Amino acid sequence: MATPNGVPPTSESNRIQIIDENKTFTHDLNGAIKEWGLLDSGFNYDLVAIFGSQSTGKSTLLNRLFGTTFDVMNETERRQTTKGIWMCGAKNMPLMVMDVEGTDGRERGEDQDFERKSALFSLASTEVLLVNMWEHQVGLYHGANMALLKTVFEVNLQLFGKRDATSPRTLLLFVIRDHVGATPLSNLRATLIADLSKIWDSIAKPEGLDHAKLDDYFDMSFVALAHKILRPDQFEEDVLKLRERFFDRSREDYVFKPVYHKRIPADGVAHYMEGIWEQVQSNKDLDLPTQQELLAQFRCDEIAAGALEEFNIQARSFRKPVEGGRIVEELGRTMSTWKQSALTRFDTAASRYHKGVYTRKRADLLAQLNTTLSPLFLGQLKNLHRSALTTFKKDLVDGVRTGGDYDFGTIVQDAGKKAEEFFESGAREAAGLAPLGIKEEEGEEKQPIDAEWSYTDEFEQLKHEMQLVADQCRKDETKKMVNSIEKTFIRQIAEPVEVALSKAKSDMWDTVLKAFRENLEQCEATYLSKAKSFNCNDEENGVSLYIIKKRAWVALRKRIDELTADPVILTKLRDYFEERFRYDEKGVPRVWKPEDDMDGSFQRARDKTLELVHLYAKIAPKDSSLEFSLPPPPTSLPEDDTEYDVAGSMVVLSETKQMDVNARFRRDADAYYLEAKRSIVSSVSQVPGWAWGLMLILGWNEIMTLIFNPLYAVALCFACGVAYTVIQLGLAGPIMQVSKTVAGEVQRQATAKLREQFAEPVPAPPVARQNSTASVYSSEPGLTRRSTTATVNGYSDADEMEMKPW
Ligand SMILES: Nc1nc2c(ncn2[C@@H]2O[C@H](COP(=O)(O)OP(=O)(O)OP(=O)(O)O)[C@@H](O)[C@H]2O)c(=O)[nH]1
Repeated sequence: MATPNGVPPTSESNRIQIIDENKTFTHDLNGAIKEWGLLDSGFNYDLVAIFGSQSTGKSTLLNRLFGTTFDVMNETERRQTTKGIWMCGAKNMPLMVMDVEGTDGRERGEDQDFERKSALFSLASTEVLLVNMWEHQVGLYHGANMALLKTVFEVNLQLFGKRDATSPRTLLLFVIRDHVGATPLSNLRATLIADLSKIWDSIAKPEGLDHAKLDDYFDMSFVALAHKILRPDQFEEDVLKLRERFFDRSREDYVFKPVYHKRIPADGVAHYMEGIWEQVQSNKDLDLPTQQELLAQFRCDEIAAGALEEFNIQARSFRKPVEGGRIVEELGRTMSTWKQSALTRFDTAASRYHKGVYTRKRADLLAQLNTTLSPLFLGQLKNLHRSALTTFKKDLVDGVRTGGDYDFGTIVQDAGKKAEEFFESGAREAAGLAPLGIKEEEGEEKQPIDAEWSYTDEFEQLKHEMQLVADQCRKDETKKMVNSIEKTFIRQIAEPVEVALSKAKSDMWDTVLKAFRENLEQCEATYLSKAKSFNCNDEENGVSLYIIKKRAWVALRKRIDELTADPVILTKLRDYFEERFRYDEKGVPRVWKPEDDMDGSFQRARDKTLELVHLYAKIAPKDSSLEFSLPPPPTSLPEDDTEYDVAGSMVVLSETKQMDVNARFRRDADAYYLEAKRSIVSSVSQVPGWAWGLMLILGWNEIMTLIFNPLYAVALCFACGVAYTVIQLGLAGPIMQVSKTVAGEVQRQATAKLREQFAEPVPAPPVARQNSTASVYSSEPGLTRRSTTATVNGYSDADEMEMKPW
């Protein structure tokens, strides 16, 4: 069954002495309220207190009305049972009930102090004050109740003197006990009202409240209960009827009207009452608004601390991954949820307190929440930044690595767009903003987690760094392109230069430089067409073209150096000389005859050849427009591409080198000359005619003998036939060679035999020195080879060949 205020019914609950006989306030009230199930009921609870003389059945009435468990006096003892102020949760009602120590208490004597304080305390917190009195006390102006009521009125003025329309009122519910019935309740009511008016008039009112009326502060209600002992059934019936007024909201005489509520949230009741009691105890002026503000501050702090504690635990769980460089998925949504739940928790409990304090404390809490979340947001931005930059770099590298005819500008643009989108969408999510490209419906605009959070700086930084990376990549790629162009140039220039230099003509350098220029122009065109896609600026293009030009020239010079190296140029000179000295104009080899002008030919060929050395010595085109020159180096030229001495590079062979080449060539030419000379001598060294005549005269007899002796004649004819056949078959040479070899072998064999016969005994070889000396003797007789400086490791600095005499 639900209670009238919708709060779950409570079971039988324990009472608690909130102020003991020593006037000390308890610390356990909050726990008790929690135990009664009312701590979270906000304003959905009521508070009632009962006042009255001692032992007038107050506790008995409360227990019957609300199911509380206050102590009831044993009828036989007749002594005070309630000391101080007790409180208990009502059964099945969201109600806290206070049982206040009876006035005119016998034990307390004339001490009116506690009465006043308890009245102040009760008026400050309760909605309804039950004033319990015996019927026979009504009309007794000087009775204890009247004194009590006077006190109540006085302290009420103190508390709520200056009031406005919103100021709370209090219901004074007079419960007249042991109503016999002789005097109707209406009469009793009139008597009481008259007495109360008298009391009200009699009290000293603060300044400005002279005309204040009792009705301005209090509503009054009267109820009579039958005698409990004499008419127990009626008593029970009356109690049940009275109970209905506390329970049934639909009744017109329902006691807990909202206007009576003191607007203290249930979870602040304990602290509020303690504060009130402290003020009352120390006899300080009880300023309820200040008390309520103090309470609000205290409670708002407490509630905020509770909300923050849970929030911090949640936030801490994400700190490590974010600090560790991880991009946390849906961080913004999660942070929003944490923040919202902390605020909801705070709002739910704290909004019931003083509005000004609540608003202030909410702003404080919000700042604290944002301060806690801010490092996570910034950390996430950093991680997004790092990741976006890495992706950008990777995309650039992958894009250019694919090779082929890629467009660098497009690669940079695509990679940049992707990285920026990645960062911005992540950053917006982290800030709690709507994703990119999604239009927020009007009225449903997504609120950022903190309006002051911004990702713009980080975004700008990222864009700047991406630009740097792109620039660096472009420089690297440009370098690679320049290197590749240089390689192509080297490949292409090699052959034309070789062909041109092999034909040592006077326009040789023009041919070389023309080929150079054509290839260079081609390279420059290739660079410029590629550079367009690189978005290179004019300055960068200037640097690259300068480098290409310079490297092309260096490559050409290197090739020229290769083709004019000593052995190569000497070969060229020899070939050139030979062509002119050993061959005639038709290219037929010359056979020098004594009558030929060999010396003249030699000199001409040699001088012509020596002229070539001058030709090769310097790159000097006939057409001066072909001359190479480098523009002034650009200011932003990299350090590794230092200046180059173009003028100096025109010299191919230095003076010294030329002299050296000349000398070496002259020696070669002289050798050719001598060889040619020898060939003339050998062609003219024949047997003179007179020798032939002498030989004929002296050998006439032998000739005749040969001719006229048939045997000799046949042998001669045979020999002539063989010789003729051999010559015809071209076997003369091989036969001569075989004969020479046979003769040589015979001679060698004979020599060996003779050596064996006449050779002296060979002395015994010296004892081999341990591992340090190695002697090798030739197996050939008579020839020994001795190592004179053999070393430990077997190498010999000088070997000496020695011929043994035989
Ligand atoms: N005549 C009469 N006696 C009652 C009535 N209600 C309670 N009593 C008796 O009065 C005595 C005191 O009752 P309590 O309920 O303890 O009275 P109290 O006002 O709470 O007493 P203190 O807390 O000591 O001030 C008990 O013996 C009750 O039985 C009543 O309506 N009429």
